[in-house]
Amino acid sequence: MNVCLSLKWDKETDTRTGRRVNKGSLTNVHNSTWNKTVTSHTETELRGKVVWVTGASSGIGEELAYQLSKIGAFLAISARREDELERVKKKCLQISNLTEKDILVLRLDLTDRSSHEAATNSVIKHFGKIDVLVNNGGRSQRSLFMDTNLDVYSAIMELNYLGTISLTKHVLKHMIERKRGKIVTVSSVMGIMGAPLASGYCASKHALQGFFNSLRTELTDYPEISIINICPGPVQSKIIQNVFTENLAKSLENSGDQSHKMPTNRCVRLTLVSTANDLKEAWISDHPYLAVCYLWQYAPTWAWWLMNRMGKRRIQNFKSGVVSLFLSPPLTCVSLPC
Ligand SMILES: NC(=O)c1ccc[n+]([C@@H]2O[C@H](COP(=O)([O-])OP(=O)(O)OC[C@H]3O[C@@H](n4cnc5c(N)ncnc54)[C@H](O)[C@@H]3O)[C@@H](O)[C@H]2O)c1
Repeated sequence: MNVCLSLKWDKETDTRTGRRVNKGSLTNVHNSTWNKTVTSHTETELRGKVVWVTGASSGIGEELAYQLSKIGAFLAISARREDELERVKKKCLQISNLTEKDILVLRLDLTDRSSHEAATNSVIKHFGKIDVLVNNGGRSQRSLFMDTNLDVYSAIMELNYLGTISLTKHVLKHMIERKRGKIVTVSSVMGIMGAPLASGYCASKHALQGFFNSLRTELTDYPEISIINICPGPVQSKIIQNVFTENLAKSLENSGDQSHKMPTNRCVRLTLVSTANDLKEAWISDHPYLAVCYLWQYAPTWAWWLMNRMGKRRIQNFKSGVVSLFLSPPLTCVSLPC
């Protein structure tokens, strides 16, 4: 059973009203040490560390590169498009005190597993070590199971799950030799709950959750190696533009409005604080999505009832060409039990 030992609400000053507000982001900590102060370290603990970020060409990964460079971490940034990574590197150099050699641009296709060992060796050769691997690269899905080609399910698992654990295997070998390191995996709240139109994506994130929760139990002889699962709710990024649909050749026509989602920089900052504090699992989300995570975790019967109601509307919207999140605020206000 998961025990929620510590809940930390972040208060921030709302730039529009000037009031101190609860931003609704909460770190849900599953931790074995009852009296540990869960967020005693700030993200600046990562200064001087060698951090390898996959999927660094856009969204959460790109913002991770910016915040880490400002902190003073040495960076390896990976994705498939080298020109985009060079753009990210250029901006990192502009906003930080890092120099050219402190940021390694390394082209990497997570689905090309045969390249992962050589890529890992390149990072080690350049920096001499890897302190933190951030498994961030991945794609989501928008399609109904019955309309979706099985090739899509295979591709999602190949990228989000097998690609991630393949790279982890090579990096972990190096961390085990050093007896230290952090493996941070950007999972999702979809690794905790289920949702219509995303069955393959949810399956891949559930697979990651199960995998890393199990891997952690195999590493008890290495207390300085941390396995950290980050579960964001909706965050502003290019995730919708890049989603898998019912067949591999088709992309989504309408990526919809993102303004209701958590700003990327906030999600990344909470991810880095979670990393600095070795949190085993962090749920990073605004309400009402966060409340639904709690229902899934602690009152699944209510969660299923709620999801059935909301899922129906989400499927209707999808069929009529509207990209919607599975929770629209008015519905949540009336539906969510307090
Ligand atoms: N944005 C959200 O709402 C949200 C919520 C929960 C979890 N996540 C997770 O966050 C991670 C980052 O997504 P994002 O929201 O920034 O989306 P994004 O589409 O902006 O970024 C995804 C990154 O992954 C890279 N990528 C895709 N396929 C790849 C491949 N084959 N090899 C290497 N890199 C590849 C892309 O190039 C890009 O850099 C993903 O794992 C996603 O599942 C996102």
